[in-house]
Amino acid sequence: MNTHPSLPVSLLPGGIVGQEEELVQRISEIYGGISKLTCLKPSMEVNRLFSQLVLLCIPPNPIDCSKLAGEAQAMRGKLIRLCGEAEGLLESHFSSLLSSHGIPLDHLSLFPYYANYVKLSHLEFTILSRHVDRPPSKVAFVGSGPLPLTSIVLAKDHLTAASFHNYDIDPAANAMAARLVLPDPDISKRMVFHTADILQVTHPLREYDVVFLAALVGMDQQEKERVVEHLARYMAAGATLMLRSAHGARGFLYPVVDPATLVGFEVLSVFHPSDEVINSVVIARRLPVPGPCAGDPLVLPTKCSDLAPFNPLLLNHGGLMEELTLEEQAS
Ligand SMILES: C[S@+](CC[C@H](N)C(=O)[O-])C[C@H]1O[C@@H](n2cnc3c(N)ncnc32)[C@H](O)[C@@H]1O
Repeated sequence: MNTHPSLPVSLLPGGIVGQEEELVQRISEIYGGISKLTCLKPSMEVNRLFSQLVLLCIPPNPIDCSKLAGEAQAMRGKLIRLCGEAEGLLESHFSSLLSSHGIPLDHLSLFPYYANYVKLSHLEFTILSRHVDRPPSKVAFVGSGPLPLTSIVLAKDHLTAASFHNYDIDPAANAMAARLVLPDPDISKRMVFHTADILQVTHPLREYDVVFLAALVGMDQQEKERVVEHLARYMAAGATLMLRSAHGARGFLYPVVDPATLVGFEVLSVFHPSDEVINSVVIARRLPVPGPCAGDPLVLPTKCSDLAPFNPLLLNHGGLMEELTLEEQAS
């Protein structure tokens, strides 16, 4: 109860500001421990520190990470990069482990976060299904990594006839990922791996009905905006972009995508899970004519400016942006 009627609740000790300060303090302590580690490969200590961090960031919290000041914002940026590095190393470790099994895809549940990927992929498929009127046949996943679980789960369980083009800048990640799917005749036939920085991929992007963008491609707002602008330039009009973002304290783990910055796209829906699925999901549709970006007018290459006159993916949508939490969605 507010016993100081002259002060708004948020400024009282223990109010929202107090809660935020305490959270940032506790995260800084864990960051201190993580930044002292000499190696982020899976180990007892690495697992202990990152598990503590994740448990701290998962509960709903009113904090808006994009508004953090100076030192806290800088710490958050470094933490996201460390989380990304640790996630890549964890995925590489389990990708190699799984490849030592005859049919790796039969043992995916060995990966400790497999259940989260299953839930996230199901969530993305459900959101996608609400906004397109027929299943996509050609999908791109940008930032697929050594353990391309999203593509695998989508291909096995949801988009069972689609082909998946996985892009990663790291040739070693792609080699591991390709080895993983090779023994599965159906999945290996429908999975292609491209080694490229997505910023260097141009006209092939026009072929995809849906482009998924991994949370860790574009580690800060500026980098993310550069990637989104590039996708807007080359994706087909009417094609769908699925982005991963983060909400509340989860913004200490992954970059936050501000829907207002998605120039060239119509944002259709933003969904913030409140369970153990960490990433928020943003679905957007590539507009027929991308809008200009601040300071850099978006000029479409000639090949992209003869826009598809009809795209069935454009049907069936109100274009209304909704921002829902899991509770709101369920009610
Ligand atoms: C480790 S995560 C993998 C995501 C996860 N496996 C999934 O299915 O959601 C991010 C990956 O993005 C890749 N990446 C980062 N920037 C990229 C870029 N500009 N172009 C292509 N891949 C990129 C990294 O090499 C890394 O393997």
